[in-house]
Amino acid sequence: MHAAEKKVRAFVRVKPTAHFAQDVIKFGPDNKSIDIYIKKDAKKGVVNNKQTDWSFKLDGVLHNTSQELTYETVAKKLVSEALTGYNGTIMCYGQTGAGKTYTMTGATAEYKHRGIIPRAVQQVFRAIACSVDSFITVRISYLEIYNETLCDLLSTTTSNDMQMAIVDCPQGVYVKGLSIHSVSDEEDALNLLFEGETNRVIAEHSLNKNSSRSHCIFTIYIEVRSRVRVLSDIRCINSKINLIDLAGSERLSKTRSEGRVLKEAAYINKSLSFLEQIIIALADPKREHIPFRQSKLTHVLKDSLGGKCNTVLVANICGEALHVEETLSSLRFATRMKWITTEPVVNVTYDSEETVKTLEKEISLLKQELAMHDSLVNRSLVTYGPLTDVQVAEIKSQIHKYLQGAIDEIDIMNFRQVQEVFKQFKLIVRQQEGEVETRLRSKYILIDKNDFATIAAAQKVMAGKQKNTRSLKGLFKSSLRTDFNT
Ligand SMILES: Nc1ncnc2c1ncn2[C@@H]1O[C@H](COP(=O)(O)OP(=O)(O)OP(=O)(O)O)[C@@H](O)[C@H]1O
Repeated sequence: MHAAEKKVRAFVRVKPTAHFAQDVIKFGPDNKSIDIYIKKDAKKGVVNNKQTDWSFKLDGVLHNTSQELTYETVAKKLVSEALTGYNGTIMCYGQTGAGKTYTMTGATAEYKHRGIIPRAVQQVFRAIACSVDSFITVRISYLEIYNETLCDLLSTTTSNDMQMAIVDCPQGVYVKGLSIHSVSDEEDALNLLFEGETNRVIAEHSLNKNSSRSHCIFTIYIEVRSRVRVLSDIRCINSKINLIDLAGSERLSKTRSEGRVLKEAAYINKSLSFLEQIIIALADPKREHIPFRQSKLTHVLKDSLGGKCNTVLVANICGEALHVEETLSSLRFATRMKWITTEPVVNVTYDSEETVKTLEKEISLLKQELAMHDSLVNRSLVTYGPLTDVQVAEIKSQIHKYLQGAIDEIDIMNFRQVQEVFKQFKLIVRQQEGEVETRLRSKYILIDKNDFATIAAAQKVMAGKQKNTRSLKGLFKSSLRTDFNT
């Protein structure tokens, strides 16, 4: 596996029950494997080919695990990596009543029962309190997807006129029209979580919908602006943590539903089966096209599933024999998630607008400091703006006089003049080089000393010429001798 590649991590969390099916569900000693045994169906006779045993290996089994340990195991690392620029997604999957909301949001009765969302918010703000070399800003959004309709749980407008839409852009996917709220501390963020939950319940009554039949995505957006500059640019890290409470995954046949409930179940089944298709496609390295747009849920999660993001799945199961089919289906889903390979990347940008502003401020300060230095040494006539054409012409003339020996020094008042002097020298040197080359070319054929083929050819010609000269000389000598003899 490539060094930066990671696998999606998948955990199973078992809801505590007094009727735990210990003959059916067995946990391995490594705390990572889980086996399911189903007794053979006696009605189907002696020949019964139905599989009865299954083994699953995940990243951890959370059985009788506190909320705190669940957070440490599932979320802590992902949240701390989000603070360094990696997007993260934690998703709870499972049948209705299996403990998804308990895991994600928690119970309000006791502080220690708070779930992943409030603990993640706390971790982020604790990190902000400890950070000395960066400004961190946090924003929150809370989206609900109910029957393929997007709903802003933190909307500040009373009417739902604002059409929401999922938009793909080079930076990733975002929901147009979804309100995103700045929060300055943990309390602010938790108030928004509470507000979202309340709006969900209100909508449940007023719009006659069942809130546990919707998918909910609580997103924490983190922006970290470094106070330390990298090559004069302001380093800016943007990441988001998606905390997703999926709708219950039970089968339609089991719900024996009709009317509104049937419609809800059909939408959920459709979106969860699309989610499963996406996961299978993502796990296949040969697949070129991943059909994210098939449902609102998969589209909105396009940049949060696999790909460049840290992804963790919690499969919530009920430990009772009655729910074993749902438990099996959740464990299969979790195993598939584990097949996906991701390559998380840091979302870093360099804020050029902010950089320009900071540099302008610095230039202005330096100018003021320079003016102060000049006034201290009575150099009030010195200017620091760009040189005028007349000033450039003056420098040029001084250099020519200097080269001819007419003057011994060139007047220098400021740094721009020094630069102009060097520039003029360079131009003169280039001009002279050109003239020398033209003169040489008019007399000689210039050959590149590394062009061995041309050199060899020229040497051959030269050797031929020398030979001719020698034979001419010989002829000349013999003719002289002849002349002399005659
Ligand atoms: N690990 C757990 N420890 C204690 N209580 C739990 C645990 N998991 C779930 N519960 C309790 O079980 C009940 C159902 O849980 P929860 O509402 O979280 O299920 P869910 O999967 O979110 O259901 P839905 O799909 O309807 O939203 C709640 O009263 C919750 O407090």
